[in-house]
Amino acid sequence: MTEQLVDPRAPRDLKAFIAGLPKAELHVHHVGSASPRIVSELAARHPDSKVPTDPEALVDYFTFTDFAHFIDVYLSVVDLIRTPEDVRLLTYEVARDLARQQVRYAELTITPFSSTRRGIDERAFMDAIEDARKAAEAEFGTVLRWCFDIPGEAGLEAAEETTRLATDDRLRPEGLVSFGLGGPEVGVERPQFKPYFDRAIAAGLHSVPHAGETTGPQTVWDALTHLRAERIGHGTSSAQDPKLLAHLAEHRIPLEVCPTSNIATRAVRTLDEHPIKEFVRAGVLVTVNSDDPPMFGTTLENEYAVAARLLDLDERGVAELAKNAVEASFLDTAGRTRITGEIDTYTAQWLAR
Ligand SMILES: O=C(O)c1cccc(C(=O)CC[C@H]2O[C@@H](n3cnc4c(=O)[nH]cnc43)[C@H](O)[C@@H]2O)c1
Ligand SMILES: [Zn+2]
Repeated sequence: MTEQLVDPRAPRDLKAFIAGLPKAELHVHHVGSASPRIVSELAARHPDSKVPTDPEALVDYFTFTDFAHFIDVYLSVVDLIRTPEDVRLLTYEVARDLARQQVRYAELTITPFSSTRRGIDERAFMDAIEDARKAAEAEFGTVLRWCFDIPGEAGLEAAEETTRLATDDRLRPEGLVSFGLGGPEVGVERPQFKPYFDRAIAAGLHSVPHAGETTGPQTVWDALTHLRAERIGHGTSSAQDPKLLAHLAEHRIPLEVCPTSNIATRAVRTLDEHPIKEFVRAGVLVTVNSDDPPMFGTTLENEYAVAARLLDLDERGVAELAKNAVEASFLDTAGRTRITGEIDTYTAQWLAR
């Protein structure tokens, strides 16, 4: 019997459709997904931190003047994660929040360097994320996979450490599928990371660097050429280069678009100026993602609602966006078929009510 996925009493509007739609999330950061409840719980445990313990005060704390300010605040939250149990709790709660939004599959970007350099034992770190991943899949049905990213601004020492953690067979977690590069882009040239991406790719990992979030289209070209990017994190400035858009479309390199993030970090001035429409018009495979949802006051559901407004989409259009994320994911064929089938069934049932 086909599972009844649509609640027949749900109001017939797009928000309710999005809420129940099975989804995949491809660009969401581990620490950046900590809910206000978890952040305040951790802040209360560590009173030496400047992070507020009152969840309401976090709204102000999470208001950013620019990208550099965002990274400062981000690292203050990283400082709250001090034990393997903190890592496990955070990971498990992030999975719970994703499951509540009908996220069936998520690739979570984790920065192991930030934890190991703060003294968390590397073996205990891997065990904590894997334990949470398995529990989340068993209890919520949400499949989690990892992207380990280099915090580029921390330099080649961070690149070496991240590559070691991602490729050492004794450490590398089962859920690891990809290798990334995050943090500020200004002054952090992509080509210097080529040897590290080469090693990660040789070890079977997919390449998914951030590029073109806070710098121009040349950074995206560099990510494609030097880091052999298979997807681009953000890629916002690609809109400034028609040849680049054509290249992304022709080679079916997806963009991981995170509209609210780009406003919150002031990378883009207003949502109406966001280039997502230009990406779609150029034929680029667009996926919609939440990046650091509580820090940006958003959710994946809200990002779909924003994208639907900017792209003027109805239910079928939103379902196509959800299917783009499945297509762009590193799930195996059986997993993709299963989630795509769920999206189709849900949409057909919704439209037939
Ligand atoms: O951990 C450290 O000690 C450290 C030292 C120097 C620099 C850094 C970083 O730059 C960490 C950046 C951190 O930010 C994460 N992140 C979250 N959201 C985004 C985004 O929208 N764009 C780029 N990076 C983002 C990223 O995963 C890194 O963990 C750290
Ligand atoms: Zn990101």
